[in-house]
Amino acid sequence: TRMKAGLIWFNGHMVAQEEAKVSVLTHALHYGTSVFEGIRAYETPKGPAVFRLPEHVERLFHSARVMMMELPFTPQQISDAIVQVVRENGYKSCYIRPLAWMGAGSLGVNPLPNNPAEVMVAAWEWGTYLGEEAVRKGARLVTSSWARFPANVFPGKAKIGGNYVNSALARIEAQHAGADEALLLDKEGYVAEGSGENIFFFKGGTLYAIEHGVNLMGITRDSVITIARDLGYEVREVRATRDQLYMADEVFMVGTAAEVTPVSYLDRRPIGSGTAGEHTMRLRKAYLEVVQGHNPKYDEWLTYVA
Ligand SMILES: Cc1[nH+]cc(COP(=O)(O)O)c(CN[C@@H](CCC(=O)O)C(=O)O)c1O
Repeated sequence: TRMKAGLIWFNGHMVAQEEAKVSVLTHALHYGTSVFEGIRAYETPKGPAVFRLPEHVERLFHSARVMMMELPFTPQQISDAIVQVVRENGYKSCYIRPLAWMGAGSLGVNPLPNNPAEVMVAAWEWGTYLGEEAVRKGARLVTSSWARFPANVFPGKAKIGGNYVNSALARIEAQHAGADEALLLDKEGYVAEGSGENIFFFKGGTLYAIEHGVNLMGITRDSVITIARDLGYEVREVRATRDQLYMADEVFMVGTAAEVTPVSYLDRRPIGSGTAGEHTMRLRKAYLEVVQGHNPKYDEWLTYVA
């Protein structure tokens, strides 16, 4: 099934998906030397709105800095491109993928002669990341045999294409184990994150967020901590072990694509009663109300497209 991305912003111009092509000699295709973002726009009573656009654009430029990649556009131009892609495709809600990559200048491993990078922004309608079933009944996770890379191996605070081979391997392994998603530990065996999500757990009424460690500093994680505190939950940022998750009352994972997804099983052990947790589903509902513009308290997180 071909993806339907419609019109794509490609190095400054809107082009049809079929025309948005690169050479097979593109450096990033060979070496993973790209940076990207995952952003969502949601339908709201005042039209489509991009969620926490400035934070995502800032992280894109930070990722590029880590990769020594000079983006030939300003943050404002990238922000405008993101809004334009949503508007010109007429999406009510969609998933937005800005990508910058080292082009086809030369194929030595050192990408620097390839600067400046090329940039595109595509968007497509994407439903529930792990499927409705995983939300309703809770996702089933397995701990991956692939550890999350240490910070001196790959820069996990940047969204760099090559980093996601680690996530892809973990995801493939989880699928073959009949699970919905993989949990990755860090090299010392502490809980790191999912292949594309940050992890939370409830224990005794307190909400625990896994501290940043080697993980991506998730924007959804930040949003959920703020919303949870506003709902009156005590939230602590901790280092946790796999068996603490086994003993948790509830576990869930968050990300732009995953939103707030409950976890009902980890390594074939039920979490709590083995169903989607009650506080988790309350947080999921609150999060979706925020992103869909039903909670005016968080209006500054929304960038309206119309
Ligand atoms: C490794 C990782 N950890 C945490 C997160 C959550 O970050 P944030 O989106 O800022 O809350 C993501 C986003 N994963 C993106 C890519 C998913 C994909 O399949 O690609 C996403 O959720 O858009 C990660 O890739």
